[in-house]
Amino acid sequence: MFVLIAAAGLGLLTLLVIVFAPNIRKYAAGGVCKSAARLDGKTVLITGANTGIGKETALDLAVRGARVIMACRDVEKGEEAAASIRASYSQAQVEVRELDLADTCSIRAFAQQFLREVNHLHILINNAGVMMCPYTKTIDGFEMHIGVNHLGHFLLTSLLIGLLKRSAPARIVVVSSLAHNFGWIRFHDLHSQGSYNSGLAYCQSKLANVLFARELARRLKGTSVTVNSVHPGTVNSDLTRHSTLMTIFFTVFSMFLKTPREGAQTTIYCAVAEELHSISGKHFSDCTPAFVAPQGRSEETARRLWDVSCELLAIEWD
Ligand SMILES: NC(=O)C1=CN([C@@H]2O[C@H](COP(=O)(O)OP(=O)(O)OC[C@H]3O[C@@H](n4cnc5c(N)ncnc54)[C@H](OP(=O)(O)O)[C@@H]3O)[C@@H](O)[C@H]2O)C=CC1
Ligand SMILES: CC1=C(/C=C/C(C)=C/C=C/C(C)=C/C=O)C(C)(C)CCC1
Repeated sequence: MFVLIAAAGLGLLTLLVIVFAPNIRKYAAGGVCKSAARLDGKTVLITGANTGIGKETALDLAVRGARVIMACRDVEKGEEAAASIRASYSQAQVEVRELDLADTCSIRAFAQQFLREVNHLHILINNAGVMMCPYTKTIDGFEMHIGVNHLGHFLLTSLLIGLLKRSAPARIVVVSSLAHNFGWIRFHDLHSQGSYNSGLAYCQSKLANVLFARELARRLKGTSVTVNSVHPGTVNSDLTRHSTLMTIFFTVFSMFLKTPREGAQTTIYCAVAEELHSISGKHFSDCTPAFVAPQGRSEETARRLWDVSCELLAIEWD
């Protein structure tokens, strides 16, 4: 009897999903960037642009006329992505440069060459990220999530901030996540040496993204360089590659998830929307202002994280 009821319930649910498929898709797609802003003559740098949200962001901004520099750790993958962008839009000005955010030497070498060869930077998009990888350390000994998602981007931004200021008005977009809500900055064990949970390590790094954007915005007041963080939505991308369970879940429920193109909308919105020209230090989702968890609003935590980041990277940045 129970099996019959369960089967009938499942059948009904499947039928409802099929009938309401277009509505479900429309809801899942979320907000769209409606700005028609052009970026002719502007230079954009996007990290992790060879796939997922980063690649779609690169395509959109290239279509708007920008010169888009795709910073990728695997140049071959980057060139393939650039070729597919050129195939979609023949006039796309896209270039690939090597950047491994898990290696401060690579970040420094990238920035050095960038500053030598590129005269302006109007939009920096800190998009690259790793999620739920097994316990690994970056070349410099940082836990991979905090190392790549936060510290790598922190160093990169510090090295390019002068150029951004000279190119102002300029914008920085930090791709964070709703996952920041479940994160805490564990100052006593930032690199999870005591205990490691890959999900919590990801959440910590995404909280660090929110805190970095807020603290940087505070420090950039009056410079015409703005910085905002975004949650792109739940996006069917390669991000789940380290978790079989998540990959299966994302495949089964793909209809309820955003495509990378849909997931890129809030990043694009923060990068181009005219009405955001002076908005800084805010968090966005679905192209609208979004809730920030209390731990993401703590000025004290933000300042402390800033100092700790400078110390770990052996840099001075005030
Ligand atoms: N997908 C989702 O549901 C959500 C995503 N986000 C955030 O969106 C951002 C983009 O993710 P998404 O497009 O989904 O994921 P993908 O896995 O598709 O893309 C991640 C990108 O980051 C790059 N990357 C990873 N490690 C490094 C490194 N050490 N140096 C340089 N680049 C690196 C990857 O390069 P490679 O291909 O070579 O590995 C890839 O280009 C991330 O910051 C993620 O945290 C936030 C919330 C939800
Ligand atoms: C619960 C639930 C879902 C799962 C959401 C998940 C698993 C979100 C993961 C978010 C990530 C990976 C954020 C990264 O920063 C679906 C499939 C949307 C639809 C049905 C209800």
